[in-house]
Amino acid sequence: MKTALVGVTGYGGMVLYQLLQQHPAVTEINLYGHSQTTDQPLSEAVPMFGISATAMIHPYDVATIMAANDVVFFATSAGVTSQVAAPFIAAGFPVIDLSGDYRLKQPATYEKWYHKPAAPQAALDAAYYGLAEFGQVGSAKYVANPGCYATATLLGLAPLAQNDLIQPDSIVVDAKSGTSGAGKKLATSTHFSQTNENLQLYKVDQHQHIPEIMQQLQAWNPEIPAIEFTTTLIPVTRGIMSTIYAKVKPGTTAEQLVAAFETTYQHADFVRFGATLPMLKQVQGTNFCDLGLQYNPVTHNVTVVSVIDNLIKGAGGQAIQNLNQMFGLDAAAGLPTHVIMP
Ligand SMILES: NC(=O)C1=CN([C@@H]2O[C@H](COP(=O)(O)OP(=O)(O)OC[C@H]3O[C@@H](n4cnc5c(N)ncnc54)[C@H](OP(=O)(O)O)[C@@H]3O)[C@@H](O)[C@H]2O)C=CC1
Ligand SMILES: CC(=O)N[C@@H](CCC(=O)OP(=O)(O)O)C(=O)O
Repeated sequence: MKTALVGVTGYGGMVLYQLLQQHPAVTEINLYGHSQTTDQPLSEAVPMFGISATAMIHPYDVATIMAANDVVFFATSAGVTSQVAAPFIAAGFPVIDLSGDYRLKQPATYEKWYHKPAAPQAALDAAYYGLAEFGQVGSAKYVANPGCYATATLLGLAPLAQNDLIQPDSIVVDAKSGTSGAGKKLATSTHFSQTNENLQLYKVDQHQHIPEIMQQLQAWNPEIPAIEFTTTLIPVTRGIMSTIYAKVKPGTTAEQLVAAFETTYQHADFVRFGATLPMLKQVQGTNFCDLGLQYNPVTHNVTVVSVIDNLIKGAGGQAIQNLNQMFGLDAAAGLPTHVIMP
């Protein structure tokens, strides 16, 4: 399979490129950058790949991409695909989009939370939201890959929401991310001196993944009216921990909570529910989402902990899961399961 990747110079694109390189069904990876550029060696654009990286980044050109590839991945900043993906959609050419541009079904919601112009309604209607454990791409040609925080949070909430085990208005999510989640651009908040030995809350009640999480939660359980969702930048490079609190419905037992998680994920290759609360280091470098829970019989609250590598399960890894679904490949093909140690 011949694959195109736009945005290899970004953090998400770099990691997706590495995953595509080790995918057994991928025979060719063609890299594309901005439209107004000339060919550039990858080793020059991204020195981390090393001097032996021989690939070139070509100028972005729709016709060239469609002629030379079977599918295109966009690992571009928010606001890019809403402006440039229309020709692929018109041609029915397969697209997997890591950005948030096609995740939300209502244009006004996108514009409110992303502060950018939305893609056309018809294109949003046709896009498939690819939360890999809860559906199949099927015949869809445009996959909106879920956001990193949304992935960790939705996988942690799914068994509770789908089985109606919690008070719908009681969900509080305390989500924490490493700095690679913010992308490679420089910002005061991600400067080493600001991040190191520090914790910073940001976008409180303003985070763009709130409507994404709500859209999916309400599809599972229309009774859920809203969630409290906070995000904290933590001094690690990779990883998201989403700690979820909710009050259980009267009569719900710890055994029922555990059974809901075990049943929901019994056939999932990349979601592991365990007896202990998970930590970041058990998923860094892998496509796993690890989950654990604790029920407090005094307060009747359940605490769920969900951890992922934001650049793999939260981005390129889930994009590969969607590629595998789209092309009828083995669900686990090309996906890493070995953690970075120590
Ligand atoms: N980082 C993460 O953990 C996650 C990121 N995402 C999403 O994935 C996308 C990429 O994120 P991330 O890699 O972190 O971001 P970065 O800022 O690190 O990278 C953005 C990439 O997009 C490229 N780009 C920007 N504008 C254009 C354009 N007009 N044409 C071609 N290329 C363009 C940049 O090129 P250049 O180098 O030339 O500027 C760069 O390669 C974003 O939409 C993000 O929201 C989703 C889940 C997790
Ligand atoms: C640590 C950090 O800043 N993370 C980013 C991740 C969001 C992201 O990638 O969001 P979209 O894909 O929806 O654009 C943030 O919180 O905005």
